[in-house]
Amino acid sequence: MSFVLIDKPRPHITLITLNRPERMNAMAFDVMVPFKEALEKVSADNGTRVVVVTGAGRGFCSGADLESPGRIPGIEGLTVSAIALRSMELLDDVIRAMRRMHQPVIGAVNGPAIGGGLCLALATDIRIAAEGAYFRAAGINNGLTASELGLSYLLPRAIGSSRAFEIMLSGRDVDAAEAERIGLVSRAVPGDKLLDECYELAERIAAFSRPGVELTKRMLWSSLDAASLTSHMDHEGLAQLFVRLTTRNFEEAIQARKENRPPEFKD
Ligand SMILES: C/C=C/C(=O)SCCNC(=O)CCNC(=O)[C@H](O)C(C)(C)COP(=O)(O)OP(=O)(O)OC[C@H]1O[C@@H](n2cnc3c(N)ncnc32)[C@H](O)[C@@H]1OP(=O)(O)O
Repeated sequence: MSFVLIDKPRPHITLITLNRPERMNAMAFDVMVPFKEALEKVSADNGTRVVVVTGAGRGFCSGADLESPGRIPGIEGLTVSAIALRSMELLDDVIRAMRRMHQPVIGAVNGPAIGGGLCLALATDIRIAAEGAYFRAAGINNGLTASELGLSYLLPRAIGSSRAFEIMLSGRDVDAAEAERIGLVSRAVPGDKLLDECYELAERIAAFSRPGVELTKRMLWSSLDAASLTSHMDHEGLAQLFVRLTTRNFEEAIQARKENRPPEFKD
């Protein structure tokens, strides 16, 4: 059985599913290694314009595997501390791989997203949750820090500092309705409609200019690291110029407007 599934449910859209439902898709290394490979493979696939990431069964991802963490290839003979470092690096690499994907990534949060699972959800570009999903910064509940895999960087930026402090220090559950209210997810929808909602959004995005979409994603992520508005606007300006000069999409948008039809972006 494969711990990670890759499907093409609709043209231009790839669905990546964490597939260890009996463990609520915990982040065992034998799940995370193929997951990282899947992210890199799909990122390089020119036929994919939007990616949807979800979990099989009742859970999205239950964080670190507390039962059987599995083995990382190539750790034989390493010391315990070196193995601990490799483990951390692997999980960091998964978050980085998601962040670096060319295509926008929609997180279809079908169920609990706990600990590292919350971090995975936050590393997606857009999140839509099933009404029964919930989130917990569970590092703190497990006697660790809740600040892992970028969570203490991304969560305050997503929902504001005060709420992030409260959620990360209390280790409480945030249900889907609250997640929608505070902006942790874009919306909460009935579980049986989750994937269709994600695909509809994905299709809308896939119809736009590919470099326009990819550079918008890149600029949004880069805004989180920007030193100043002025330097960020310089980057934005260059990105806009790049799309304007290397595609015919803007001309097509103008022409379509004149002809009162939807534009058809070919570049
Ligand atoms: C760097 C990253 C750090 C971290 O991620 S720290 C956080 C680590 N994760 C956790 O603390 C979460 C632990 N799990 C839970 O709190 C709960 O579970 C859930 C909220 C995810 C789901 O609760 P419910 O719906 O009641 O299901 P269930 O009966 O508890 O779980 C179903 C089966 O899934 C296994 N399972 C759940 N989470 C994990 C996990 N993280 N690692 C390994 N197995 C897990 C259980 O044991 C059980 O299995 P069986 O049916 O054999 O009893």
